[in-house]
Amino acid sequence: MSKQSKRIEALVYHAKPTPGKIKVVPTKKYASQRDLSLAYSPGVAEPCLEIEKDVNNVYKYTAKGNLVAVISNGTAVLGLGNIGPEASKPVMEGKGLLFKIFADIDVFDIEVDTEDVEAFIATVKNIAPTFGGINLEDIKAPEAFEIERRLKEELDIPVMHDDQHGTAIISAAALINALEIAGKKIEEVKIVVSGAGAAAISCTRLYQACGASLKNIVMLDSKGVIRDDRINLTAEKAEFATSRKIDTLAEAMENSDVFIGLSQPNIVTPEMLKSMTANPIVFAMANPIPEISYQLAIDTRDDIIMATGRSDHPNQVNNVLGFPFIFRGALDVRATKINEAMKMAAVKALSKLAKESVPEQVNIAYSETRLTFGKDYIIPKPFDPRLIAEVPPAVAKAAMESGVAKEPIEDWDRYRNTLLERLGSDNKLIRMLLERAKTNPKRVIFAEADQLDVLKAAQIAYDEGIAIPILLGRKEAIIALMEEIEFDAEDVLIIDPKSDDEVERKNRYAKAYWKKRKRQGVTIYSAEKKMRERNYFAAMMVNVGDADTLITGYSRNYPSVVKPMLELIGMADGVTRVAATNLMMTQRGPMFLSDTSINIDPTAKDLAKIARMTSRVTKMFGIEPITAMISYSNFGSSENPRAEKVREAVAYLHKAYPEMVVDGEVQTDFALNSKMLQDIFPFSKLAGRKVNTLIFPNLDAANITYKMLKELNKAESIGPIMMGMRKPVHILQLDASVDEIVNMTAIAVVDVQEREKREQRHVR
Ligand SMILES: NC(=O)C1=CN([C@@H]2O[C@H](COP(=O)(O)OP(=O)(O)OC[C@H]3O[C@@H](n4cnc5c(N)ncnc54)[C@H](OP(=O)(O)O)[C@@H]3O)[C@@H](O)[C@H]2O)C=CC1
Ligand SMILES: CC(=O)C(=O)O
Ligand SMILES: [Mg+2]
Repeated sequence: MSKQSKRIEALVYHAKPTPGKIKVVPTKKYASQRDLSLAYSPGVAEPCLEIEKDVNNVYKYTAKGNLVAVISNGTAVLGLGNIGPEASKPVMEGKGLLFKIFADIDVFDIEVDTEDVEAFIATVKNIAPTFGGINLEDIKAPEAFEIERRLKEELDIPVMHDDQHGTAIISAAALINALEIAGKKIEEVKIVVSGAGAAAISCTRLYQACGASLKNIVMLDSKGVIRDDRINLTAEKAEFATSRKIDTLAEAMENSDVFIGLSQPNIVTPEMLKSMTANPIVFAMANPIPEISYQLAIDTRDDIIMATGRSDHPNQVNNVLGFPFIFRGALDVRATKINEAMKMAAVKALSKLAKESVPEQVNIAYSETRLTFGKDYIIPKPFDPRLIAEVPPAVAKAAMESGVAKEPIEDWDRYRNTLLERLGSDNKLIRMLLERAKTNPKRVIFAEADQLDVLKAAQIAYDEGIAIPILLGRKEAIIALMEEIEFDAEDVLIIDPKSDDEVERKNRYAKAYWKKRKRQGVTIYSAEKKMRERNYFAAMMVNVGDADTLITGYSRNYPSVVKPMLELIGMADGVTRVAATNLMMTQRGPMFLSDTSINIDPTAKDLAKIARMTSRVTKMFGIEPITAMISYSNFGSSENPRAEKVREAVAYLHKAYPEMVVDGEVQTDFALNSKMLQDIFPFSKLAGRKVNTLIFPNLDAANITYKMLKELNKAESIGPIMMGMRKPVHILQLDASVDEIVNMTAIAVVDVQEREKREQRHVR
């Protein structure tokens, strides 16, 4: 993607469909007049009076306890400098989004129009009653130090300037681990710190707390090395002034072991890196452009341990790994501060986690085959689901031990479980799927590439490296649309099945088709004619191995596309029924619903097969299937043949696949409410389990439910995912959105990858 298209993509992302990245969502019922009289006047007076009596009740009756203010005055926004409060808002909203998706913390972002320290402090103090915590952000030094010090002193809720301490915690954890890999001692290494602002000063102080020696540190600001003979140094800079008679970064870097960059882009040169000792550690953390680019650094030295603040390279040392989890721990024990003990606990938890074996889910999410502690993996990845279970408890425990926790935690196992449950609602799975596709992209035919949305999806798949698109359709229309959306990809194959240019291919495919169906009334002439039709052409292209998979169905109804696919591609060996599942991103986490698209009234045996096939897809996403066979009846409560059919399917599955966690027939509310199920049907295999797969008794029920969830709950959906075909073929819903098509493309690619894996296992 060109720089210009990236710029446009970022702007459109922020502008559409609604401007901005976060919004407020009610957490209480508001449907009836009764609800409203509770939510507002007169009911609301009751909690007001309770809080008036005892101010701690504000945590009981309002959202304060889970609400953090992300506050900035826009004076040091990323590495963009003093761009003002309004211009900082996208970053603050971004932090809000990260707080929510990583730690389920709600955020109001607040941009304050003042550079005056006293006015800023007064503003924050005046609004503090609203919040459970205050995250100060992108405020320049030295003002940031005074602002944070005073607010910490004067408020009784946790206050943290993230650029200082978030960055310090993460980079200290990474530094400890990098030193271990380099075989060096923190007490002995020579450290160069470029930058003497909020982030740099705090990081360096924390490294000292971890053992680094002041005499081994050289710090630089915009004027060069901070020497003890420089006049007018701020107190914070003076703390790190060196007696060495050097002035430049190049001089400072000579024979140093560690470079810490929290300053400006592109100020470190290859020569400087070459002058460092063996196994140099370089954390170029300026955002978005580091002090030296990752590629240049690793091209310059083989032995470097390199990190940046960015997510597109190994070793992302960025405070995103810290603030959500640190605040989570602090809020959960109602800490009055985030103190040194809590920071150190977070450092230790992060550094320890990087050394533990990485769950497969994380490898998949980051396109890695096997992440292991080493030069390219010195710190956990932000999407590691273990972070929420490890860091907040460590922080909370330290808060309790250091006497700043107002609400100590008693049951740690229960606390860990609630933390894990908080992760249910984000779309990590989709990200994981896309990342997994990228590890080994496949040739995907977009059979309706002359449709704008399909082409846009193909462009994203191409740009992101998810797939190698093959564009089918009217060539001129495709080329015109490609120009319109700036899809420049000379290496992408465009094929028009109707055009005479494709005679060779068409003849080849027609012959293959005719060979297969010559005893079913197909003549070579009719086969050739059929190949002018894009779905036939695409299917044959996959059949003969000229493409790996195909995506179609955007502009035609589902059955009319399924039919030719079944005729041309057919079912996999041993399969007697194809079916489709939909993955829905619901508020309680991902749910697989089957069969949403194909079998109108499946038999008991069909249902069992659908459950088996769905289990395989569930596993493809790294999720262990826990399957409920849905009915209007619960475990024999109805004698009707419709309930009996589901019972029979369950009996068959229990007998044939005793290892499967599946049960029923069961009503949806029991299936989805593990406590209810446990209380009333404790004998069930599902009792106390979190069901993630629902098999419906017929197409009406499944299709209605999935569409209802999609429309009413705005649950994102992936699918329908075709199951049971001989070759991977995926059919879109009529009018699927661009995102849905991209997701489907990733599914198609992962489907091919999975089949290849199975084949390899088979050969071995
Ligand atoms: N990866 C991460 O998680 C994080 C990265 N950062 C990055 O760190 C950088 C600084 O942020 P922050 O501390 O909040 O901002 P500040 O404005 O507080 O500090 C910036 C510092 O950089 C110094 N500086 C400017 N130019 C140079 C130069 N050529 N050589 C050396 N130092 C220079 C400034 O010097 P002077 O004092 O003379 O003005 C100042 O000390 C930004 O790029 C930001 O994106 C920040 C927080 C987290
Ligand atoms: C990551 C961050 O907070 C910064 O670059 O400012
Ligand atoms: Mg910042």
